[in-house]
Parts: sequence; structure tokens; C-alpha cells
Amino acid sequence: SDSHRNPLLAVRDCVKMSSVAEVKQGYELFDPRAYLQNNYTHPRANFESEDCVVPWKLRCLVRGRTLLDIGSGPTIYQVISACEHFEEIILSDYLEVNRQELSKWLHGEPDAFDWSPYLKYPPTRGDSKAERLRQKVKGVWRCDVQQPNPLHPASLGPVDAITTTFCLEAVSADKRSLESALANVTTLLVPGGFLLMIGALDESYYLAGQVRIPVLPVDEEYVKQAVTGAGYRIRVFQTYIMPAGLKIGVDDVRGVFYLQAQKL
Ligand SMILES: C[S@@+](CC[C@H](N)C(=O)[O-])C[C@H]1O[C@@H](n2cnc3c(N)ncnc32)[C@H](O)[C@@H]1O
Ligand SMILES: O=S(=O)(c1ccc2c(c1)CN[C@@H](CF)C2)N1CCSCC1
Repeated sequence: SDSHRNPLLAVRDCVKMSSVAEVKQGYELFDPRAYLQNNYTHPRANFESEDCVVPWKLRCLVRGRTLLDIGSGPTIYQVISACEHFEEIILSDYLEVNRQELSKWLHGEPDAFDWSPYLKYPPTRGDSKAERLRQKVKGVWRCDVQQPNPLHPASLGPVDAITTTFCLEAVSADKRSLESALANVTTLLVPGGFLLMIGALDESYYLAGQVRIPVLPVDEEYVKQAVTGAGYRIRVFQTYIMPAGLKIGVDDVRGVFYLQAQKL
């Protein structure tokens, strides 16, 4: 970096380095089960209430052969709807502990997280949605969106659709890092393919067990600008304001955005 020539740049890089290090350090202590408990059990996973978050998220009408989920974490809710519209699904995450949590569910292990309330929505006929999803998920790979080739192994060709939920803003130290991560992810998508993103609005931290992980606060305007700037046309953009009753101290999120964008 050119900070050795300019002391002010050295301060900037030092500040940036501390926030990059802070993000990385946070994920060393990330506890999947605490994260699941905080966000995917009552009250946030309340399917009865009108202002419940879940129904708002699980619709996905994009179709194709292969869907890649980036930054899956220990969760599968984000690909439930997609399994009706894609032949193959690849999950991916940075942490082995999350990939192990996903593997537990995929293999039907007794101590896996119970996603059955999510799998009942929307109601469908025929064989179990859980079994269909288990058939469609072809792998759980390592990914690092801060790398030019985010996926390991890098053997997957461009995919028809990418989903990513609560990831980019939660793993980027600053806007330049988020835009770089989005550009890296975009290289994995075919031209004309769809990016389906869910993210946190104006969130600065979240808890995942004994760790408080910093989040880059982003608003609707910035998200639209970043996605457009990454070479997409935004087709759908929706905002969900987090009701006071779902602000339970596990983060300081103001709301949630959902977007569908097509790669030009
Ligand atoms: C807030 S969680 C989101 C999990 C899940 N997608 C959801 O909707 O709840 C952020 C995820 O990003 C992952 N992550 C952290 N650093 C990453 C990186 N550099 N590249 C890709 N994923 C990363 C974490 O392991 C974690 O699973
Ligand atoms: O919107 S949620 O309440 C939710 C779910 C996950 C997260 C947040 C919010 C906000 N903080 C994020 C930290 F990155 C993680 N939701 C939980 C029920 S299923 C759909 C998603």
C-alpha cells in the first residue's frame, strides 16, 4: 500500500486493518447454534403473526439449472423455495463449523437444527420438501468472498442464480470491501443470471454466542448503488422494517432488504 509515503494513509490503513482483523477475529468465535437460536427460533421465526419475517422471504420465482448460495452459514431456509425451481443447489460458507452444521441437517442427524417449521411454508403436495431439498443439494463448499475466486474447489462453472443472505454486509469491513466481495461473487454468475440477496439494513453488529461481530451499516440507497455498480439491473427491491417485538438484543438491525437483480 502507499501508506508508507503518507502518514495519514498509514492511519487509514491502520484503522481499516483493525476493522478487517476485527471481522475475521469475530468469525473465529462464531457459534452456529447460538446464531440459529438468536435468529431462527421464536420470536423471529413466528409463522402466525402478520408481521412475521419469514413468509416475506421465502418466495423465489427465478428458475435455472444450478443455484449457488454464498455465505450459507448454518441455515437452509434461504434455498427452500429455490429447490422447486433448480436442479442442483450448492451451499457454501467460510467456516467449517457452519459447513458441519449444514451437513448434520443434510444427513438427517438427530442433533441437527429443526427446520421443519420453515419447510411447511408454503404448503405443497407430494414428497417431503426436506427430502427434495436433500436430493437437490449437491455439495457444501468452502467460500471466501474476499478472494477473487471465492469458491473452493473452484471447479464449478458459472451458475444460473446466486443467493446470498445476511452475508456481504456482515463480512465486509468497509464499502470498498463489500463492493470487492460483490464483484468476486458476480464472477460466478452467468450473464443474464439472477442474484437473489437478502441483507440487513443499518445494522452495526450482531451476536453469535460469546462474540459480537461488527457489521457494515448499509441503507437501501447504498445497496441499490452497489448492486447496480456491480453490473446488475435490479428487478425487485423490497424492504421489511423490523418490528419492535423482533428487536431482541441479538443485533441492532433496522430492517431487511430483499432484491432480485439480473447480471447484464
Ligand atoms: C450473518 S451470517 C449469514 C448466514 C446465513 N446466510 C443466514 O441467512 O442467516 C454470515 C455468514 O458469512 C460467513 N462468512 C464470514 N466471512 C466470510 C467470507 N469471507 N466469505 C464468505 N462467507 C463468510 C460466516 O461464516 C456466516 O456464516
Ligand atoms: O430477518 S430475520 O429476523 C434475520 C435473520 C438473520 C439475521 C438478521 C435477521 C439480522 N442480523 C443478521 C446478522 F448478520 C442475521 N429472519 C429470521 C426468520 S427467517 C428470515 C430471516
